[in-house]
Amino acid sequence: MPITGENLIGATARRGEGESFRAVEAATGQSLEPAFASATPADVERACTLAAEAFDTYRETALENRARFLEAVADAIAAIGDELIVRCMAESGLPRARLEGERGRTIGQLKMFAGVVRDGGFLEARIDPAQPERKPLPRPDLRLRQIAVGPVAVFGASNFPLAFSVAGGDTASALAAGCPVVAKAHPAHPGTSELVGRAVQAAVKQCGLPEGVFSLLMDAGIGVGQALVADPRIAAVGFTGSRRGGVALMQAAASRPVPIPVYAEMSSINPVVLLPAALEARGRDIGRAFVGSLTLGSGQFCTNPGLILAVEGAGLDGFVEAASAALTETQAATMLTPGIHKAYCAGVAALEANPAVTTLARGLAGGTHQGQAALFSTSAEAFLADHTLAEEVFGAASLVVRCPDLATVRAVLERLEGQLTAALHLDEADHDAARALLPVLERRVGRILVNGFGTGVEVGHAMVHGGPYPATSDGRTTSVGSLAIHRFLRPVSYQDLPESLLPAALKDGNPLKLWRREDGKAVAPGA
Ligand SMILES: NC(=O)C1=CN([C@@H]2O[C@H](COP(=O)(O)OP(=O)(O)OC[C@H]3O[C@@H](n4cnc5c(N)ncnc54)[C@H](O)[C@@H]3O)[C@@H](O)[C@H]2O)C=CC1
Ligand SMILES: O=C(O)CCC(=O)C(=O)O
Repeated sequence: MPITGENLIGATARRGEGESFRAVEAATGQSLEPAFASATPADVERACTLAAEAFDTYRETALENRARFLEAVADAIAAIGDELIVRCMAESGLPRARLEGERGRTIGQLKMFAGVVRDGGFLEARIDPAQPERKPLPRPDLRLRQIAVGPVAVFGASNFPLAFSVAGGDTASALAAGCPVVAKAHPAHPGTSELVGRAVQAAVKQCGLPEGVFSLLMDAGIGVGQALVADPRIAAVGFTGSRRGGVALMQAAASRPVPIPVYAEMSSINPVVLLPAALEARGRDIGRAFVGSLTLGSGQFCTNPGLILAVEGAGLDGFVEAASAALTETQAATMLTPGIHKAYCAGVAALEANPAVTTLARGLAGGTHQGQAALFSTSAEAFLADHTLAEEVFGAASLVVRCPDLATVRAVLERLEGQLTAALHLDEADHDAARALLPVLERRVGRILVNGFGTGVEVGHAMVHGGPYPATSDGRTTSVGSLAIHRFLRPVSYQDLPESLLPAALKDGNPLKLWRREDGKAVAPGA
């Protein structure tokens, strides 16, 4: 499939007339062909108009047809073949195996949402039958279902150019909910974005859906994203990226005449708590496993373990020794963009220059665009006194905080901002200590895990990839897993509607064969 550098607006491909830009080969900094041209305000207008026109038809597509569409998108992405991987490797610097895995995750995610759509449970159909004889007042017939919120603007993430990008989790969950998507390509991987965008566009056509179900816009800067979020037809936003970018979109959405929700996944340092018995028994093993998680993908995961908390002692010394030894041998790896590499180097330099911080180890030095891993330590006292030590350094850098006792571990956790994950390394003798920390962790994070690290999010029904601000803009939900569909739905009640006007999900006789809640009780289809 040739990459043309065009915007995909509904069924058409149109060359933008805005600022021209090129993808950059992450490893070398060289420009790649072809030139892309940023979308214009008229392109944003057209994409949003088409999305709004498609909305009422698309949101009422039969569940089976919508599920087949999601599967068609998955199949079309698979059918691009190696060209997608090769282009993505060049643009992101990520290795083949990682990107092949990520493509599998992207396809699997779309298929999981196809299953969610077929199941229909997300409609949350509820029926409170009328009680005309009720005294003192009769009860009306009340029926509830969830409907799609409207067209969704999706911002692709730089660090997951497939699974969190044009047809990633935000797009899959929005399409599953019945929302058209206007995607804004990340300028770090426009060619990858176009290839995937053309696959979605082809699936829309193949499934006979209105063309406005999907559009993809290019931009060298931030103007298109700002215009999208401001467009009155856009009803919600999905974003993964920097705290600065996410907060800017939250502010833009909140200052509209009609504010809309922004689901932004932003910064997280993902505390890892090493409890005493586990540290004593296997501190060195944990240290080596930690370095594996820290340096995965050059550390460019929002789930990266950026903070280690433990009580001082021989166990922690063993962890630090083993982790430092493993880190010292870690090859530097190409980072996603020169800008992200520069930001990483600045973050590491700030830690190195901080008098309260000790550099424990550096990985092997690399080329111009490669991130050199780094491990630091500080005292709990210094950490609590300097809020900059709790800021995310996006890349393979982590800070060990030495605590005098478990009460201080708890005090440090209490002071952290919202996080995506927290990991506890524990043995049975640590259970009481862990139990005491759980209420704090539940308040601070979206996912608590034991004897592992948060990198590598499972795509499933019980996953929460979210957390209190600033991990995300809205800690009540998730950007990975089937629960993500609820971000793009809202409930509507139908009171005393005649049967012929009711949506199929709420009709007598349950024609869609849904699980429904009737008079407060869950009722199986056919019961
Ligand atoms: N925690 C995480 O998961 C991630 C954090 N980052 C952090 O973000 C830094 C920059 O990386 P990027 O991927 O470029 O993230 P970014 O947040 O700068 O950009 C992400 C997307 O949002 C758009 N955008 C950014 N600011 C905007 C604004 N004010 N108005 C409208 N659109 C806007 C960009 O054009 C891009 O499409 C990294 O160095 C890292 O610190 C990046 C990726 C993931
Ligand atoms: O760890 C993962 O699999 C996902 C991480 C993520 O969401 C991110 O880095 O943006």
